[in-house]
Amino acid sequence: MSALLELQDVHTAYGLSRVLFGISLQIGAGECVCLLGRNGVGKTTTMRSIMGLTRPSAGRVLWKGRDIAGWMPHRIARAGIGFVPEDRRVFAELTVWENLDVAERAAQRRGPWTVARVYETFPALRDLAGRQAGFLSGGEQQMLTIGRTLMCNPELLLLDEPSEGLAPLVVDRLLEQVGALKDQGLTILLAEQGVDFSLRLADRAYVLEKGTVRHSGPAAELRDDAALRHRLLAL
Ligand SMILES: Nc1ncnc2c1ncn2[C@@H]1O[C@H](COP(=O)(O)OP(=O)(O)OP(=O)(O)O)[C@@H](O)[C@H]1O
Repeated sequence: MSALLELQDVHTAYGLSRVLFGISLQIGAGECVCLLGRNGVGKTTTMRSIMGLTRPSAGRVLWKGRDIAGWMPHRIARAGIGFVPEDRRVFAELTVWENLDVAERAAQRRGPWTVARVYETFPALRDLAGRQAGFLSGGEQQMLTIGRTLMCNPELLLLDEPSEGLAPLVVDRLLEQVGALKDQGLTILLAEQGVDFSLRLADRAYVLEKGTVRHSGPAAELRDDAALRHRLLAL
């Protein structure tokens, strides 16, 4: 497999507090890969290291073979990586349509995504077009945040805890929608504590433990083997 993204021995710290101790992983074009592991093992920090939001202290982040470690986040976004953070950033005072329109105008990378296409993917957003984003439910805000990120036409989408805090039915719908993005050819890296969500969607999984990769393999293996899941994730 020739990797679209490859992390080679990435170390990252917040000041003196070391969090990642040599993460290596690969994501091929069109794959959906998930990062699993308990609270605080370094899933978000791995994504921040990829996106340039926290600069790795050592190691390489290869995007299409080019080392982007140390690049500024906007340059990484322009290169084709989109990040949907855990805290669902929307402009609360703006309507759904305005949020998407602003993102479309600001997009520094041209491609197929338009407001209309976001509405096709997330029909609920079309119905809510005139609603102020601050009044949306958690699931609707999650769709809007993903939609805003898609406006920059990423080739790789980093999704941090997309199902967190959402009701089961909303999670099921989100799963279908993210699955549809995958079917359209988007490459996805997912960080989740919701193992069920990740394993239904992902092709491959990496299990992190204390800033290292404890296990990597097909998602189906973890899905089908309860004993392995229990051993790695205590579930
Ligand atoms: N800005 C920060 N400054 C200092 N320490 C941080 C910072 N952000 C995260 N950490 C610490 O880094 C460790 C890894 O956090 P990280 O958020 O990457 O884990 P995670 O696996 O994504 O967990 P979660 O699901 O809670 O987000 C934790 O011990 C956390 O307290």
